[in-house]
Amino acid sequence: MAVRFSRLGRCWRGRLAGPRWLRGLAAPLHARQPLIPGVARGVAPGVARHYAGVTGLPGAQAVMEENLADSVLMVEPKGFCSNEETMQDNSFMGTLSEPMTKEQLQEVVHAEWQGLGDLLREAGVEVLTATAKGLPDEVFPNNWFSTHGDGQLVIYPMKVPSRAAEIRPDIVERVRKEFDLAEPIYNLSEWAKSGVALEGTGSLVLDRYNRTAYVALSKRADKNLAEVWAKEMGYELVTFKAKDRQGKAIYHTNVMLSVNVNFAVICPEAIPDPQELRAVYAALKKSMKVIVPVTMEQLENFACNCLQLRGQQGTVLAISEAGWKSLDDSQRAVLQNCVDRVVAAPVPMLEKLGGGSVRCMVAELFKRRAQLPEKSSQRNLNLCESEHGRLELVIVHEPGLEVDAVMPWTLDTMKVDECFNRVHLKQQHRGLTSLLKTRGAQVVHVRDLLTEVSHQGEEVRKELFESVWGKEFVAGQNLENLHVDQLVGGLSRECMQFDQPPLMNLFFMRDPIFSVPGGWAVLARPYFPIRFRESQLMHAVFRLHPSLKGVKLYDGLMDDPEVTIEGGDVLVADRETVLVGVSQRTNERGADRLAEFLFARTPVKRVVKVFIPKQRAFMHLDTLFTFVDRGTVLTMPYFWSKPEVYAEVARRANLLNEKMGSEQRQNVEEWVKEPPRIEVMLKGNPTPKKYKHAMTGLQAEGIIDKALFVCGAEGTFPSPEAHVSAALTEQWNDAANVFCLSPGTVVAYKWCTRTIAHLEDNGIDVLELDGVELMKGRGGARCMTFPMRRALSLEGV
Ligand SMILES: NC(=[NH2+])NCCC[C@H](N)C(=O)O
Repeated sequence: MAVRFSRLGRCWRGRLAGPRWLRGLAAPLHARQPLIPGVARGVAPGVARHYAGVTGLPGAQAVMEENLADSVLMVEPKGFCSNEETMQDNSFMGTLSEPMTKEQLQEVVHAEWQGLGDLLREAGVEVLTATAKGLPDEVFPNNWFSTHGDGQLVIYPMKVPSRAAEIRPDIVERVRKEFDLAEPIYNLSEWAKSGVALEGTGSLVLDRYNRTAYVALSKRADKNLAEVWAKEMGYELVTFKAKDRQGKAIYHTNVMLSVNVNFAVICPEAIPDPQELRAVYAALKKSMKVIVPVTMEQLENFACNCLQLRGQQGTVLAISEAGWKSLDDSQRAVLQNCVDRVVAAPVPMLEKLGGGSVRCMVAELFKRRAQLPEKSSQRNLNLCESEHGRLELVIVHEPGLEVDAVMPWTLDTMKVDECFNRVHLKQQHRGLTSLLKTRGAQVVHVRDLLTEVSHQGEEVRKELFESVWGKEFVAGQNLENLHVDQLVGGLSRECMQFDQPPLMNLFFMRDPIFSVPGGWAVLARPYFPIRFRESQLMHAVFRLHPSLKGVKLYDGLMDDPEVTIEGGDVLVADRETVLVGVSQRTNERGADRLAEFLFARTPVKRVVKVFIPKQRAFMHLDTLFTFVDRGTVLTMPYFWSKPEVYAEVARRANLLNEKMGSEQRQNVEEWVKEPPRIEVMLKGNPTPKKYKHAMTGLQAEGIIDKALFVCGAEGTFPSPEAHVSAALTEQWNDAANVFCLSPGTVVAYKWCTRTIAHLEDNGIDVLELDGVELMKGRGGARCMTFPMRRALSLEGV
């Protein structure tokens, strides 16, 4: 095959040595008819595709990408004019109404181009620009290349020579380097020679996250080639015919359809075949988009030629001023609700002569998503043998629509104390994940795991739904209409009318499943039925996910109706020692059954039952006792040594309540009667060792050697009661529930200032999390994380 860009040197030449699709597809397709008659197929030297998957977990085959780019490339409009060649099938191109010199036109379009770039930058989008060669349509670079989060850069075949000439190796090289994209480049441009065109994201409107490509077939969007592309890139294809007012094929899909993260703008009138229209709508609905239908007239004003991007302060809708103005108030309101900001840029001359608008002017630039380093991908994914080893892999769930089921009348059921602002809640959760990432941990989202499970095919997808909702229920559903997000968000017909409940507390990932030494993940049997589903969901994820299938999974506790146990009560002190809180949520039988399993199947030799009061504020052991370093814990002052201080504070609170004429009462007796004690169970020894005072016992057993306290060291307040009262307040907002990222480094809520000061005074590095909204759920950083892999500590293993 001819080498087109020889002047560019070895690298480029090598990558363009043959249509790359042949490498991936030649083998399986050999037996079939050539896809495109007249084009010979050959086998080029194979380069294995590396699919990172969205989670980056090894073996996750679904190629996942983010939908939103935070960077775009714009090419200047030097040489811009109405292109005779493209005018043939672009019915949106016009001519100048008044004569203008070349220079005048240049000035006008340059200002429009510059204006769009400035507005996008102002909205926090990174805009890269490139100079032009001087071709008429160069300002529309999205047609000749696309970039993808899995590291792909694709070059497309253009229908007419003046546009094929736009392909710029220097741009490709620059983008590839800056965005860490993979080689070889997937180069389809040679197809143009056979008269086959597929013009980038003009022809392919991509729902990257859901891996669906929408294509209006035209001379610029060849069906066969689109199929080849989809197969190679791992997309599902939705093809249809789109017509303009005159009944002529619309040249590019992105003129009549825009598909974004949460919404789509579509001109239904442009799809005359009702069946095809239905299929497009079904695909959009399946991926939960808000659909904004527009009229043909609005389409002609380029209302569909828009794109959602990610700016620094939130998502941005980039659209032309004409497109935006053509919409009516209600359409605009819906769109404004879907994004954080609208950028409506005036580009009338570019629209008029170019027949394209804002979306065509920006080519999205996606950085390659991080992948697990080769070595760690071969190691056991689940290996968590301490509470403090450097965090390597952690599973979290970013709260989503399930939060909307929390309202004043469901608070108790949902086990939270306040109603949430979902947007703030999500933002704060992102704050947590970015802290984890900056400290080098790989963060995996349950939502992505679910997507990867379901991408394995219909059978697996069905099994996933059946495992959580039951076979019978799923049998009565049209699986096509279900989305994995509903497994967490709940299945509702109407607001607050759920056929399947929302898993409101899933973002407290600690509880439904937990890791124990020896590479085991153990499924919990949560105390409240509302949380039991979470364990079922994680059970399904671990059984069905291609990477997690291999993880040793113990589900024996789930079937014992006498057991309750949650991950918040299970602390792995070291490879041989596990602490289990016997609490409101975990009963003694739960602790005993876990011990049985640990002794029988794992390296654990010692299980310590820690008995704590059964109170909401102390629902799990980790609400009042967490490791901040090897052998160092953060806990409540006087809790273990002088419970009578708590009794006294309770008595005083009761008195105050009484004086105020309120009926609120604390149980004073509880504090005096049951000082926290521990029982140490040793492998092979049926009689546990009992310690009347938990803390003394833990020290005697060599499990902890230092304790730090919520709000400060004991003895630093005017009285123990003053300390306990302040500590109870910070602890209510999860001051004691810190999450250790590595020995001596923890994540804590910023709000808990006195505790943070004390930790820092004692040499602990505290990463502060802004989490006022997260706190309403009654859980802290440890509750929200399910660590799967931590570096092993140097000693003891
Ligand atoms: N490990 C923890 N402490 N988890 C806190 C869970 C909070 C949650 N709202 C519940 O009541 O279940």
